[in-house]
Amino acid sequence: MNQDSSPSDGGHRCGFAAIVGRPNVGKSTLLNALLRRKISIVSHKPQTTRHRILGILTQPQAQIIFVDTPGLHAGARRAMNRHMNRAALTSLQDADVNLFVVEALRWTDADQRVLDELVRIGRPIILVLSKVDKVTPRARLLPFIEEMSRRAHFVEVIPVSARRHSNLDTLAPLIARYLPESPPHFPPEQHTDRSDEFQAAEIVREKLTLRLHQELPYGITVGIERFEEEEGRLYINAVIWVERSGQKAIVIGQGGEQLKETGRAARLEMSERFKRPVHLELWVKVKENWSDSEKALRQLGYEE
Ligand SMILES: Nc1nc2c(ncn2[C@@H]2O[C@H](COP(=O)(O)OP(=O)(O)OP(=O)(O)O)[C@@H](O)[C@H]2O)c(=O)[nH]1
Repeated sequence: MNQDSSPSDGGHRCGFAAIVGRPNVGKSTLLNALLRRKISIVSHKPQTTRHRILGILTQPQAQIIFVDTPGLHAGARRAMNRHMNRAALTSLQDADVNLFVVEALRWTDADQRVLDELVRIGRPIILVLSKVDKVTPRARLLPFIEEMSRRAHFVEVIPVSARRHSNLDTLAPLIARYLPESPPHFPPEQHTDRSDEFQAAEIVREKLTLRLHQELPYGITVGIERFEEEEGRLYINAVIWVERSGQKAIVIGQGGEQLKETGRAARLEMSERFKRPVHLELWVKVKENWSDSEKALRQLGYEE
C-alpha cells in the first residue's frame, strides 16, 4: 500500500482505487466509462450496486484496480444494508486512493456522511465532480469547487461527465500518480475479477430493474443454477428470487410478458458479452424476507 500520498513520476504503477459516494451519484456509470465496457450495472434507482466489484484498467504505465463500492447506508437495519456497509468500508480502508464522487452542484447530508468516513480513514481522496454535462454555464462549478475544498483536503479535484466521456482521459493518469510502484497484478486482457456466472446474474438483474422501474421489489436477487457450454452454445438457467408471491406476479407480468421480455433482453446482452449464442431459462421463486436474513444472504452468496 502506498504510504506516501505525494505524487511522483517513475516506473510502472499498480494499486487499488475505490469509487465511493452516496447512492445514485453515478459511480457505476463512471467505472463503466473509464473501462469503456459494462462491468457494473447502472440504473436510475438508488442502491443498484450490491457487490464489491473490481474493474481493471490497464494502460502502458499503470494498472488501476477499481473497487466499486455499494453506497453507504445510514441506519443499517436490514441484513442486506449491513452487508453493503461492511463491504464499502473494507474497500475504502484497503484502497491506495479513494475517488469521492459527488454530483456537481449537489451537496447533501448523505454526501457529508461519506466524506466524514473518508476523512476518518485517512487515505488520499480525489474529488470527482460527476454529471457536469448538466451544469451550464460551466463557470457555476467554480464556487462549488471552492466550497468543497473548504470541507476537506482533496489531493485532486476533477469534474467529469461519464455520459459524455469528458475528462476521463485526464482522470486515469491522475489516479495512477497515487498508486505504488508495482508490476501489474492482472494480465492486460482481464477487465474484472467477477466470474461469468456473476456477470450473467447481474445482466438479468439489470434488465429487470430497467423494465420494472418503480415497481421493482427491493428484495430481489438472481442466482445462476446452470452455466454450461455445449457445442459452442451457452446454457444458462437463472432463478429470480423475490420475497413474496405478490412480487412474483409483478416480475412475471400479464401472460408472462414481463419475464419474456426480460429474458429476451438479457439473452441478447449475454450473447454479446460471452461472444456465443445463449439459451437462457428464467424462473421466479419466492424466498420469504431473504434480504432480512443473514443466513439467506449467505446462501445467495452475499457474504464475503
Ligand atoms: N447526466 C448525467 N447522468 C449521469 C451521469 N452518470 C450517471 N448518470 C445517471 O445517474 C444515475 C445513477 O447512476 P449510477 O452509475 O447507477 O449511480 P451509482 O452511484 O453507481 O448508484 P448506486 O448503485 O445506487 O450506488 C443513472 O440514471 C445514470 O444514467 C453523467 O455523467 N451525466
